This record gives sequence, C-alpha cells and structure tokens, in this order.
Amino acid sequence: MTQPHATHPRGRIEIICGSMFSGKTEEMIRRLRRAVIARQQVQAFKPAIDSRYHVEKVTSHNGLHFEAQPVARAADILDVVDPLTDVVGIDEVQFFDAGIVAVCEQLAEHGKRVICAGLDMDFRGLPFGAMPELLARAEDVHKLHAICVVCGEEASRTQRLIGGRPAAFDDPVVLVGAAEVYEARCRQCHQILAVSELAAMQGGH
Ligand SMILES: Nc1ncnc2c1ncn2[C@@H]1O[C@H](COP(=O)(O)OP(=O)(O)O)[C@@H](O)[C@H]1O
Ligand SMILES: Cc1cn([C@H]2C[C@H](O)[C@@H](COP(=O)(O)O)O2)c(=O)[nH]c1=O
Ligand SMILES: [Zn+2]
Repeated sequence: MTQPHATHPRGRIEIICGSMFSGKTEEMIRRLRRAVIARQQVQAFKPAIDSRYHVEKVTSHNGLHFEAQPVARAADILDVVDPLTDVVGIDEVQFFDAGIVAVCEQLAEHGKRVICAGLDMDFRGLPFGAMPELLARAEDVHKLHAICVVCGEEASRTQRLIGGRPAAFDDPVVLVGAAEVYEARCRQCHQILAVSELAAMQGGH
C-alpha cells in the first residue's frame, strides 16, 4: 500500500544548539562523518561571515574539521547543493538570513537529512536569528551545554567580554570571535550591562 510522502522517507531537519563551546560543531562533524562511513553523499555549508580558523572548513574549538562551502546567503545553498546529496550540514546557522528556514524545509521535503548547528541565544540571552523558527520546525532538537568558566556548572549562555568587561545590552548582535571575546557561563554567572551602567562606568560616576 502506498504511504503518504513515501517517495522521500528520509527527509528531516535536525538541530544541534547551545552556547558557544558546548560542542555543537563537534557533534555536527560526528554525525557527518558517520554519514560518510555509511557511504551517503554529504555536503556541508557555513556562512561566509565566519572566517575563523579556516574558510572552507567547519572547525571546532578543539581542532576537529570537515570540509564546508562558505555561502553568503541562505538561498545560495539551493544553487550549489547536489541533487544526489543525502545529508546537508549547515554550521553557524544563526548567522543566516530568514530565508534559511525555507531552504531547510525545501531540502527536507526533497528527502535530504538536514543537520543544522547554531547558537540558540545571543550574548544577551535572547533568541538568535532564525533559530526559534528552525527549532519549532525540526524533527529532532539536541541542546548541548558547555562548562561555566566561573562556577563549573553546566553553561547555557555565552558571555561577551569587551576589554574584560561584560558587554552592554545595545552592543551589535553579530561579532565573530572565539575565546578572546566569549566565555561559556551558566544563567547565574552570565552578565549583561544595561546601557546606563556602562555609561556610568565609562564616565566614572
Ligand atoms: N567552557 C568550556 N566548556 C566546554 N568545552 C570547552 C569550553 N571551553 C573550550 N571547550 C572546548 O570546546 C570544545 C567544543 O568545541 P565546538 O564543538 O567548536 O563547540 P561549539 O561549536 O558549540 O562552539 C570542547 O570539546 C572543549 O574542548
Ligand atoms: C554569543 C554570540 C556569538 N557570536 C559569534 C561568535 C562566533 O563567531 C559564533 C559562534 O561560534 P560557535 O561555533 O558557537 O563557537 O557566533 C555573535 O556574533 N554574537 C553573539 O551574540
Ligand atoms: Zn556559573
């Protein structure tokens, strides 16, 4: 008997989210490498804005890497994805424009397993970019935690430090960087300066 959607049984969206240093990229690379072992055709993408470590690879903070094509806009992924590709990995998905939701949906509808890794929250602790929409639509969500560098508990948030001080709430959301600007912290140790607090510190009153 014919099942509905039986032509594309494997299409799905998986999201790996969490703070910086929680192991999102490691986990995505682990899944992509296993797909390669299973002789599936794999393609990985990253936003061109992320020039840390290596331009044509996704690289974890502890040095694991996997070949990836940098793309400027979400829709560019559809231009370069091979029809025969089984598994599509997308790292730093929070940086893509809102079109990334339709791109992931379209890939999954065409039978591809789409694995996205990205920050669920920005440095203020607010939802990042298209992440909330992707989390709602995904078949599978895996939230990872780092270790809070202040107290050693599980870290759910990313602390931005500018000149050694917590960043202010009105800082720009996008600031590419790693351990020189960011730390993993738990809810209790995470700090944001209100704009007035920063002004008071800078003005010395
Ligand atoms: N505070 C921390 N908590 C956990 N892992 C950390 C921390 N700082 C550095 N690391 C390293 O970061 C690795 C995870 O890197 P990565 O997969 O790139 O994370 P993400 O993509 O979530 O930023 C860990 O395996 C560990 O070696
Ligand atoms: C919290 C936060 C992070 N970023 C940037 C910093 C890094 O370039 C990436 C996250 O990389 P990772 O693989 O998760 O370590 O995002 C940002 O631009 N804005 C933020 O608020
Ligand atoms: Zn803490």
